[in-house]
Amino acid sequence: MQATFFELPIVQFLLILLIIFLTIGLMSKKIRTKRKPDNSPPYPSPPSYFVGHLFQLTTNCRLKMREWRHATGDLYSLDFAGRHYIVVNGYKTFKEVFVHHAGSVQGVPPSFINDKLQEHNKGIAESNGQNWLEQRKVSISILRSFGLGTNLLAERIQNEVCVYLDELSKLRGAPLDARLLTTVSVSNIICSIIIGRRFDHQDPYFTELVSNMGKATKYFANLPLLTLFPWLYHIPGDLFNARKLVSIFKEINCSFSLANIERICDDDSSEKADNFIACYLSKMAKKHNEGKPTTMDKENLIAVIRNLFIAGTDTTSGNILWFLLYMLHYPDVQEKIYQEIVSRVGSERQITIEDKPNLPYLNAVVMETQRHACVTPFASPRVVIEEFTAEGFVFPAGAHILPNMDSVQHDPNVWENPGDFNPERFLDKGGNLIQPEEFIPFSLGNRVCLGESMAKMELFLFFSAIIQRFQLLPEHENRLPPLDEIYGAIACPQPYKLRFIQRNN
Ligand code: HEM
Repeated sequence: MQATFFELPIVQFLLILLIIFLTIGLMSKKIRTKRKPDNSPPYPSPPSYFVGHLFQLTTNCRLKMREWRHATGDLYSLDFAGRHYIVVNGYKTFKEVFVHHAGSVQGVPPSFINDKLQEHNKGIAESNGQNWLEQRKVSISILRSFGLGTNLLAERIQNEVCVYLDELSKLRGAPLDARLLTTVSVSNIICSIIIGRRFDHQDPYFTELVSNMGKATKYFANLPLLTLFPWLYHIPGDLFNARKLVSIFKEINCSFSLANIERICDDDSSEKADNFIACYLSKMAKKHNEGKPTTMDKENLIAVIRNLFIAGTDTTSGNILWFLLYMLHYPDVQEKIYQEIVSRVGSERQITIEDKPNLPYLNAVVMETQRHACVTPFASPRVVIEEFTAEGFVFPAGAHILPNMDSVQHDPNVWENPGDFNPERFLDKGGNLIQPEEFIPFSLGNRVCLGESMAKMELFLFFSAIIQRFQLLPEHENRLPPLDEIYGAIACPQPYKLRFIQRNN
């Protein structure tokens, strides 16, 4: 039997690919010379034939982009296979583009995933226009009714923190890679709001779902490439993890979102209303009954649940994992946090959200962890809806924008020695917390993170409770795990183990 194109052995396949690239490349001289308008931001280096700057981006995107910004300025253009991207760097330029021109850049481009899920303009993070506006507004209003930004939510988080600490205590100081435990805990918080229930740390269904989600955020690194070349999906051996990525998203849609929507629809009990899904369904029914125009429907609900579940998990747990790692590297910082807790709260009673203003050093560590780790090196890519000019450059309609968060969090013009982990940068001489306006880990503008207040509570309550109860030590004395990251949609530390030693033993 003859092999089809997609069944060829990998070497042959790659050779054919190379020939196709070269042929198109030679034919595309014209495309190369006229890829972006002259008055839009300059290229940092000449784009290569056909692929543009695609292969000039090394595996460490952050470093390459820092280099390009240094050489070119806060706004530069890139060409990815003929598609024009503008990279936005630095706080001042972020504000100019995402606040002053918010309306022109609030669109997000459709991605390869939406195509494969056959989900067009659904949910929050991947939708546009009236659909995005309504889904975002409804979601925020429901989350508020569950205490977003209030003590009600803090109590929910605290309960989960207690379970987390008890699980850590059970280890009796044995080394642990805390990734799964942390991610399940954080995920349980948003999960308890969305579906009205939490899962046990040993639950096989939930632990698998959460680990798969972690894999998806890693595979996400290939999303821009897959969106440019959707046919990579068919490459034998799933070289770009495209099929795995799609199947994880389908699994979340099906076994989590849809299954829980159906369960809640069938549930007649009084507990029914105590979750996000039930509130959404009731608001949706009300709109339909009143004959009001609405984008609220089941497909949107499925996508919204996925957005909240994914966006609300690895971002927060990634920050906690970085915090644990920094505490191993900077034991003096760890000790200082502990001493502050002992003197202002004590070591017996549980720390609550009301203690937040009395623990400035801990707050500074939370902020420095977010700044230094910068778990979202890029905010959501945008597409220019309407042409505008910023900082003397034209942003043509249809151009794509990459908001480079790393350039803000690690800007040497704002932060002294940005590569150093130094919580004191967020304290004044009197030890009071300061809030530099350039500190924007949740981005800014119309699409600013909608879970900001929830995430801030989570980070404060997890960090404080961990240090109050445990001393953190590396797995091996005198051998620290590296501060290297796994690059993906969320930058998490490489796997490492540490020991949680119960204090006051
Ligand atoms: C430390 C934790 C978190 C960080 C660092 C973070 C960061 C971000 C960033 C940078 C964006 C992109 C904003 C933009 O494109 O301008 C974003 C969007 C988003 N975040 Fe978060 N986030 C965190 C936690 C959460 C939580 C807990 C939730 C859920 C309750 C959440 C839900 C969302 C959603 C739904 C969006 C899309 C907003 C839109 O497109 O309108 N995030 N987040």
